[in-house]
Amino acid sequence: MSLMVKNVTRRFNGNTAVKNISFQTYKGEIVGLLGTSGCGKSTLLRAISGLDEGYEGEVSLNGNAVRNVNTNASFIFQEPRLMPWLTVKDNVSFGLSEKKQEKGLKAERYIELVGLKGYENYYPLELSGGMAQRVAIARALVTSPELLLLDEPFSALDAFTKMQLQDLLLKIWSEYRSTMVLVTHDIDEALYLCDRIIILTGQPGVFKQEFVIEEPKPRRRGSQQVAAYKERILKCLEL
Ligand SMILES: Nc1ncnc2c1ncn2[C@@H]1O[C@H](COP(=O)(O)OP(=O)(O)OP(=O)(O)O)[C@@H](O)[C@H]1O
Repeated sequence: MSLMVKNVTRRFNGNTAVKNISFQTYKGEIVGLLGTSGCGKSTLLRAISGLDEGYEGEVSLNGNAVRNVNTNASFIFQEPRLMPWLTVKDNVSFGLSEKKQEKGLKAERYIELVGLKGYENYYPLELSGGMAQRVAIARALVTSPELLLLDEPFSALDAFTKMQLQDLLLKIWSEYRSTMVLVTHDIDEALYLCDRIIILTGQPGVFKQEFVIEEPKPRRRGSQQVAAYKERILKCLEL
């Protein structure tokens, strides 16, 4: 799935949130949108997902314009957004249209993939934050999306759970090679996961610079190479 974002501008009641953003992702790439709070990262992701149609410019997937909810894409948000009255298994299978038995089998497979085998019949309130976010990941993957959109997916989690789920995401990526767009304000996270990092700055958010991270994955957290990229990115963000 290749994604093209061309000259995207989004205004809300006359205020510009993002201005003239263009970038492209290639199949199987993890692209990070990194920037300080309020520079329009989530706004841009919503335009890409088709959830928000009020933008100017173009968004296309494999050459087709996105103008309504994009069924080839799945979203993972900062909070799991599970339905509390449904079990883990029913939350994961909710969006599937197959027959009940087939849906159940598929859900079980993805629940196992995210390390929650045995928790199929638990309810969201019985899970820790990290477990609930694993369910959200399983739910996003169960439809085999070609594009995964992640909006600060791990920022509400403690440091250890965050690292575990980043590793889980990489494991999934190495198996399925889904194209991913990851919104984050965590430079270390972007450097651990992304092939390319696009820096947005300001209000309205504008494109500042793109970094191609040439280190092969999995990367060693805090390695010299990663630290060198971090320094350049911090400089670019003027932090
Ligand atoms: N639905 C909306 N109505 C009005 N203004 C909005 C709306 N959505 C976003 N904005 C504005 O657009 C700007 C960018 O917001 P956005 O949430 O996209 O930034 P962000 O970079 O994702 O921030 P953060 O990292 O803090 O989540 C902000 O000034 C915000 O107030």
